[in-house]
Amino acid sequence: MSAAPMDENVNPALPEAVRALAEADFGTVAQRFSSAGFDVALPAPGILTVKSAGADAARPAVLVSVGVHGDETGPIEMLAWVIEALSRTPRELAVDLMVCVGNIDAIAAGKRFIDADLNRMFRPERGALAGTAEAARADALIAATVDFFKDAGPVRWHLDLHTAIRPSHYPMFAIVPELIADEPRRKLIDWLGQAAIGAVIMNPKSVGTYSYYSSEHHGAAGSTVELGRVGTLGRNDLSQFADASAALDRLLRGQPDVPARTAPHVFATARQVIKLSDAFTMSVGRETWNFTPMKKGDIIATDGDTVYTVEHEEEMVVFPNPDVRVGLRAGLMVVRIG
Ligand SMILES: O=C(O)CCC(=O)N[C@@H](CCC(=O)O)C(=O)O
Ligand SMILES: [Zn+2]
Repeated sequence: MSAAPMDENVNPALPEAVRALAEADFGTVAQRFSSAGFDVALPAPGILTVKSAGADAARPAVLVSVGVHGDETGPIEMLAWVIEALSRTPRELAVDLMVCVGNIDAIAAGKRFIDADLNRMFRPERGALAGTAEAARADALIAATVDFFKDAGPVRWHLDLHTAIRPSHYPMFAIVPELIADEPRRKLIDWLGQAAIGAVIMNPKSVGTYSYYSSEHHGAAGSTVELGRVGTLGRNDLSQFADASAALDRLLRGQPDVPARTAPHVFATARQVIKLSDAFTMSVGRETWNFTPMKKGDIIATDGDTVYTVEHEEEMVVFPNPDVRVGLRAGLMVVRIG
């Protein structure tokens, strides 16, 4: 997958730091970190690593990814400003850092993806997704991720920053793999609270996402973090990211935590609704807000002989989308546990 130039008509007034990150151009920030004595590398288009010269296992390894879906632009803007500020005082970087701009061509096109959803390809079995433009990109991201974490110490993070398609009763929420060990998971959820994330969904099983991959294969405290809604690059209201941006800045500078305003509500996954065939229909529309409650016995979706029904007294629907490819997740049902 090549790095296509941004369409300047999207927003000609795009600030330089944002344009550079969206175009996966790390030239200026890479130069600043390099001048400060860090080992800086660009292992593939859209990927920057900044490591301390000389291995230091006490140093956390933090991977921050954005733009895995090309139309989810708010986190690109937020991260651009965090990295821009940090690169101006580069010696304050207190972690080994990997910054990853996921689907560069989809960002340029202002689309979620070009051929297929990149965030379903971080698993060995790709089925019909093999051979797509995004499959090659996933391979490049996986190779860089393996390399980044291979000599890392025990403290490993992966924050994969997204935005949701539809409105949400929790505007900011996160999906956290259940397999993360207790202590790093507690620290991650604590950080998510500081970032003003209102809800955390515990996920027991991979659907091929990048953050689950990093947790499962590299022992990272990984999370997909949903920061508001999709928007046009350069036109996002950055005030909504103030707490998330400050929390990320503190993490990268090794600064002390601050108390979260409120701890996130915690949800268990009741079921991942998988689209099994073209006969799949959902009883909730794709415009249904995330965390909309449904009652026991309500039909969520039907797919031939398979009927997905609400089994708990109340379950909430997240990411309802009947338009995904066959074999992929068309929705997530969650129950509140904390
Ligand atoms: O709003 C939507 O329907 C999708 C937003 C989004 O991209 N969410 C991620 C969540 C990944 C995870 O479950 O960890 C995705 O679907 O890839
Ligand atoms: Zn996304």
